[in-house]
Amino acid sequence: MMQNIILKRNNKIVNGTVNLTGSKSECNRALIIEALSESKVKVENISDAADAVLLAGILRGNQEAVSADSSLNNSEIENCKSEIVDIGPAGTAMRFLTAYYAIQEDEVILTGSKRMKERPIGILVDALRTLGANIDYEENDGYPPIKLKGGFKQQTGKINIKGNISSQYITALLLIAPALPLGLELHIEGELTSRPYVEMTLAMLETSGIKHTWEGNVIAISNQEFTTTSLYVEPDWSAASYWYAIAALADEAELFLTGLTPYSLQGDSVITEIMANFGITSQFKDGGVHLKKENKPISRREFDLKECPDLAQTVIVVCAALNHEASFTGLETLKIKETDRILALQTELGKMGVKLIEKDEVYTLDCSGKFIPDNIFINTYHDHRMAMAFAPLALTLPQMEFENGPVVEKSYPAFWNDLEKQGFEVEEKEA
Ligand SMILES: O=C(O)C1=C[C@@H](OP(=O)(O)O)[C@@H](O)[C@H](O)C1
Ligand SMILES: C=C(OP(=O)(O)O)C(=O)O
Repeated sequence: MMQNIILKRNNKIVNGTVNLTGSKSECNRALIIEALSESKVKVENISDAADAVLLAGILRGNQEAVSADSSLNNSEIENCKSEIVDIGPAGTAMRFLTAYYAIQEDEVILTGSKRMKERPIGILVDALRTLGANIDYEENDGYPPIKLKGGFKQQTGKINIKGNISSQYITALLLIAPALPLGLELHIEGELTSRPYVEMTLAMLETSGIKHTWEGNVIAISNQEFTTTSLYVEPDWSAASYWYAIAALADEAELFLTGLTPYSLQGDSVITEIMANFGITSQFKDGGVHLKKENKPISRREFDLKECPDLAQTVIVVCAALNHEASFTGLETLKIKETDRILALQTELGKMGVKLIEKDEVYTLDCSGKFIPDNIFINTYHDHRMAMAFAPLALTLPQMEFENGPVVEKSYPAFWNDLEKQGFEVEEKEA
């Protein structure tokens, strides 16, 4: 039975401390590095995010994660000699495991949720095939499920790869690069999207003893040994963004988010700069960040979110709530994430009369027809960020209902509990 969430907030003063779980991006990279280094590199502060827990289960040999809720039918499973690994909706896990299994001996079928089968993987599979991997598509060319057949024999170290669809393909290749006998020289074609995520990968490899060079559009990593060390997973800045949004929509806000530092590997830490435009100050002390709301006019009208796509929903919803008719660029990759996030935003914002209008890849908010619904129902489209980005609106609306509360588990399982601890009324309702 699906549980919806009814969310209310009867005052607009927010004051408290929040402990966020670890970044799923950092954790999933760390888990792959741990596996490839044969545990010379250890993961510390493993994230509670469902995507990370699942990947940890798969790589550390928890059989429940493997073959769970497979989208193949029973006879297909019985006839199949390969291990079936179902990664559900976890995009990074899908992409990172594709590269990981491509260089392992055993045959594996990698599958995922219905949506995962619509999220493209062809660019990565083509690159891995050029390197020497044996990979077949099980259903549709270019999309999961895929069969990784083992027998990898490296043909070349030089790969060209498009940079504008998903940085996750590039990260996946970089993570296995030190284990490739001929190393890897990656030529990125065209614009690189989500660049901070590639920098995060290289920084975590560096901590694990792996050197690289990055000149122009070429990243090179030679065959190298991992050193014995540990990777500490920092709290999740994308999760922090929802607390910044809450502060921005409150009348008064003082929040302390523990464990966050100004030197994060996560590009989404740019939320401190973005939200400074909305009067939120960020002070790093006492082992975390203190957010404070200062009432001042909003100073920025244009936001380029190409380097922080996971913040797009947060920032767009905040602008809509404040009737701030800003424009946004760098949203191209949003259509292939957990859902088509552009369409989802347009549909859900439309329920309060706000439009998000596209012209030549620039998206502009039109709040002229905005109204305050008595009870807004937010569809979440299997997308954790649809639920979490819209939740701060409870500060500005009488009552909200969210479809499928547990959707938040993908990256931030304690989200609704944390809202409740900070004075929101959170009620579960059977749908
Ligand atoms: O590498 C990562 O950890 C991620 C990269 C980004 O994806 P794209 O590179 O596909 O934009 C981001 O949206 C995703 O949530 C996590
Ligand atoms: C896009 C996301 O995740 P993934 O691609 O890992 O499914 C996300 O968390 O916003």
